[in-house]
Amino acid sequence: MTMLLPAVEETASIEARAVSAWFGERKVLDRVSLMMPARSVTALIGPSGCGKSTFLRILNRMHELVPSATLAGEVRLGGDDIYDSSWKLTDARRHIGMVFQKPNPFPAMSIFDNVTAGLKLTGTKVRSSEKDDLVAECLVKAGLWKEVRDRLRQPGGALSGGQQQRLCIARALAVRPKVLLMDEPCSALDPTSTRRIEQTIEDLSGEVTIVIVTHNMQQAQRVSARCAFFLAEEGAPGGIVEEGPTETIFGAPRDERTADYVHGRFG
Ligand SMILES: Nc1ncnc2c1ncn2[C@@H]1O[C@H](COP(=O)(O)OP(=O)(O)OP(=O)(O)O)[C@@H](O)[C@H]1O
Repeated sequence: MTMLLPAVEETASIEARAVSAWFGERKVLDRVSLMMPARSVTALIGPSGCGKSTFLRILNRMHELVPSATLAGEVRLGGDDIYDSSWKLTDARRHIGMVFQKPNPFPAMSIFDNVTAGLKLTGTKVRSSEKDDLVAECLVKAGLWKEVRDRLRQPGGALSGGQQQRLCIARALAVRPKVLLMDEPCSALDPTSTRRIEQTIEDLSGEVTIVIVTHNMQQAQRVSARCAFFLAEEGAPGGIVEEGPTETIFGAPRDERTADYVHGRFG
């Protein structure tokens, strides 16, 4: 099989610099800065409503799709500001993929076509002769190949929830993103499927930069190298209280609020 996904050196870090966000008049994030290093997993943790999903959506320009939504600050992919006028929305989407809470394959489309679905949307050109290899490679990387290799023409909707989520990961990988954003990717899945996705995340982490929102503290510990703890104090916008190596955030956090949260005392 020809290797078609990006070589390691083509991947990149993603960095938020003083990012603030509003829905209408309401400020929900205040000057959040975070470096998410290349080829590793960063977990965003914190109680409900503190702005983790909003922050994640800002990282691939999805926030601006909400009519009342505005933002300030910079997001840098490698050295490039993805909000610069020279960047098109489709550039951001191609380089920075997203996997959502609920698996969202195209149910009537075949497994094969689901994997290639993003190519056209993002203007990624792949020769027809290379498509078979690309599909196989993405399914291997998403940990789904062995289960579907003999039924690539069957509909995506016929797969189990966990398989559908891995299909969505394969679809996201097909456009060769540098970064993969995951918004609670296991929250709709059973423990076995969750473990399978976690394994996939681990396998991918050496080649794609991953940022994952999770409410599951064990999961954050299992999959991430670094963690950022978000919090919105009452009536105030969300921000990062503390970030650093996952071991430190869980084992020796500096801030009492971080310790309380990771030990399940609130949230
Ligand atoms: N489309 C929207 N319109 C208006 N307000 C919104 C919208 N989306 C989110 N918000 C508000 O922005 C704040 C941050 O929400 P966000 O979903 O980013 O938090 P979160 O930390 O991801 O929460 P959860 O863990 O529950 O998913 C919340 O107060 C929420 O009510």
